[in-house]
Amino acid sequence: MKTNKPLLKANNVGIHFGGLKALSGINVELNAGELVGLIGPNGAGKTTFFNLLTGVYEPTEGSIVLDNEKLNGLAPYKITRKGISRTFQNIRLFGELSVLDNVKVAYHSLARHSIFSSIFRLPSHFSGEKEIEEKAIEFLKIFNLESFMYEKAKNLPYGQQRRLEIARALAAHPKLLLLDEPAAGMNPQETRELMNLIAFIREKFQLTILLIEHDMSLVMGVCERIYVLDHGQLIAHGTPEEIRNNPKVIEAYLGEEVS
Ligand SMILES: Nc1ncnc2c1ncn2[C@@H]1O[C@H](COP(=O)(O)OP(=O)(O)OP(=O)(O)O)[C@@H](O)[C@H]1O
Repeated sequence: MKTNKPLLKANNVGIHFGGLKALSGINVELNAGELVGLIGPNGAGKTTFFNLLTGVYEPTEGSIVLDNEKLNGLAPYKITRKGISRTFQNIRLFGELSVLDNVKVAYHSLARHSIFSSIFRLPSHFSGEKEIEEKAIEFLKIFNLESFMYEKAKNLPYGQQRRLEIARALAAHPKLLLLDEPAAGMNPQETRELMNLIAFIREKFQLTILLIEHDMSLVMGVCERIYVLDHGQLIAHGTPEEIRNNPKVIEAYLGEEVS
């Protein structure tokens, strides 16, 4: 459910790589439960922003705050534990592992049973394993992937690999889910189904979602608000209607489809 409670604040965030200012002066606020789009032409800095939010890069200026806690400088796995999960533009599954194990891996990163109990195979290890497996299967059901659970991830068709990546990200119990072009490479039918699924999981898991997507009809159709990046700067922010009619956005996308 959409709220006015701030979950994430990026305050004046920037990063440079040597002489290249990939992002500067970025102010983004996400309220709990919102589904927000992040768009912009190629090379605008969208994935770099995700890399900042997830600790892959540390901002060279500004601060990133999740639930009143500053994230700057935290390692990616710590940020995952604080509640930010993501998917990648190029799918990054463990191809040789089963579909089920791909989701279980995400649970293991949060599991309550200790390494000690795992090494010595204590009862708590087995009950922990069983619980993880049951939860992982629940997720696979939501994503219609349970009939493939023993298949190697690399053997799934492309659209299902994308869905599995989202399932795995969700298994880490995020408050904020970052989706980097989740519909890339999907056909129109798969894209429509994916959008319905994203809307569904947002409601079911009370998630906040930030979505990078090149398919404008998709972004305009599902997002409540949209931020637009161009050349490392935010050039616009507003409702889909406001963004569609914003002259700066139209100029940035000159030659590309905006509606
Ligand atoms: N590690 C890095 N070292 C140097 N430059 C980088 C690095 N990461 C990103 N950049 C640069 O930052 C800029 C923004 O790249 P980014 O991948 O974030 O854009 P994008 O909006 O996600 O593009 P696309 O839509 O094509 O995926 C580009 O000029 C890119 O070359």
